[in-house]
This record gives sequence, C-alpha cells and structure tokens, in this order.
Amino acid sequence: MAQDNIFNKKRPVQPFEFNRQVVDVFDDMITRSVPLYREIIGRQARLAARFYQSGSCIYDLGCSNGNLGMALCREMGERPFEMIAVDTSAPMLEDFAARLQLLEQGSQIRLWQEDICRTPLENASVVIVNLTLQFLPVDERDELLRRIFRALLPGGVLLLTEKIVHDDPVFNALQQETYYAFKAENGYSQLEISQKRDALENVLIPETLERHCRRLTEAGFVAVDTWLKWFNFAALIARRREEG
Ligand SMILES: C[S@@+](CC[C@H](N)C(=O)[O-])C[C@H]1O[C@@H](n2cnc3c(N)ncnc32)[C@H](O)[C@@H]1O
Ligand SMILES: O=C(O)C(=O)C[C@]1(C(=O)O)C=C[C@@H](O)C=C1
Repeated sequence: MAQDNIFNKKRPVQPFEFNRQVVDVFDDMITRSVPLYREIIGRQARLAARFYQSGSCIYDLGCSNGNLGMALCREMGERPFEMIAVDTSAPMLEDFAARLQLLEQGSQIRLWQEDICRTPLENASVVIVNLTLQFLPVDERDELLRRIFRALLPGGVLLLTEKIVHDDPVFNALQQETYYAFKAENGYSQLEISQKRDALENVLIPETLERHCRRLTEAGFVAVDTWLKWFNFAALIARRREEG
C-alpha cells in the first residue's frame, strides 16, 4: 500500500481533491485518518448483505476505490446481487474497475461517474453513504436524503457515516484534540495534520450528530440508530419502516 505523505512538505495548500495523487495513497490515507475504518467497511458490508432484498439494488454513493464493494462481494459469496456505485472522481473509479475485473462477481457492480445529487435512485434495499455527505454543499443534503428515502423499499436501510462536530465548545475541542492525537499516533506529523486541515477547510463541512438525526427524521426515517461512534466520527443506520 503506497504511503500517504502528500502534506509532509510545507507548500501553499490547495483545496483537497480526490485526484490521482490522492487516489494512489487512498487506502493508507483513509485507514490512518478515519478511526475504525476497516470495522466500518466490514460491518457495513455485513449489514448490506443482511438487509439486501433480492431483485432490488444496493447503491454506494461516493464509493471511492470500492473498499465497500469488495467487502460486499466477499460477504455475498455466491448469492446474486446488484450494486450501483457512484463517484465523481475518475481515478477512483478507474481503480475500482481494475479491482472488479479480478473478481467473478465483479460484473454485478456497475460504476457510474456522476454527482450523487443528480443520480437517479430507485428500487433500493440498501443505500450506503460513507464519509461522502460531508463533501456536498450543505443545502443539497436534505434533498438527497429525501430522494434516498423515497427510493428505498419498505424495510430498506440507509447506512450513513460522517465526520461530525459537537455543539458544546468544550466537547468539540476535546473531539478535535483526540482526533489529531489519533492522526499523530498513526504517524502523521503536526505539519501534515495542519496542512490537511487547511486543505479540507470549506471542502469537508461536518455537522452535528443531532443535525444528521433530524435530517433523517425529516426525510421520513422513523427508525434511526447510531451503531458506532468514536469522538468526531459516527456511523448510523436508518430504516424505512415496512408500513411505509
Ligand atoms: C472519503 S471518500 C468516501 C470513502 C468511501 N465511501 C469508502 O468507504 O471508502 C469521499 C468520496 O466521495 C466522492 N464525492 C465527493 N463529492 C461527490 C459527489 N457530489 N458525487 C459523487 N461523489 C462524490 C469523492 O470523489 C470521494 O471518492
Ligand atoms: O478530516 C480529516 O482530516 C480527514 O482526513 C478525514 C477524511 C474523511 O473523513 O473523509 C478526509 C479525507 C480523506 O478521504 C480521508 C479522511
């Protein structure tokens, strides 16, 4: 796995992008930057297999290089399924396509290069939005969640993971401090941490867990659970009730 040292030299910081340079080190970057990333991917693949309804579709919105899709293939084994994986980044999808070519089940996953705010969604039993809503303009988020709810079949689920902030300033500072300590424990220098923070300014816009829960409720989800939380990261599952 190529090591992420993109921010290790002092230079004028450009807004963060999922370009070829980032894609080439993405697995190292994300496992060293997102607490419990492997747990989140593995568990979401299991949840997707658990809630998948045959004849329906699984959507992975903001799929990157396909770690979730690969885990899902392992989880589903011989069981047929259909997945549509969407991302705007061409290099991410190139790497995902190359990985799918090596798998027999690979043809069950279709890759679409487009903005998830415009992707048509229908007949879904599982929708995954892993660390991606945070990159959308805030005023586009309500509508996407409403469209996801409408596309879900009764009993279908949304799996949502986000970097979050806290309303209480002391707890917010505690979360930041703990998060930057986590990055330092994973080998990132203070320069790398601060330059990445600058690059993500106004690109990754986190919201509070309460805001996410309220948005889910407003979109129509009645059953919502935070199944994992680590300081400033949270993973949620929201179900469209069987009765509508
Ligand atoms: C942090 S990564 C997601 C990680 C991935 N879901 C995983 O579990 O490994 C965010 C991804 O969202 C994509 N992205 C950001 N905004 C997008 C948009 N409006 N439409 C589609 N993809 C988007 C980026 O290109 C990037 O690949
Ligand atoms: O907030 C940060 O500093 C991060 O590195 C977080 C984060 C994310 O949550 O998506 C940002 C960009 C990369 O995709 C990997 C991790």
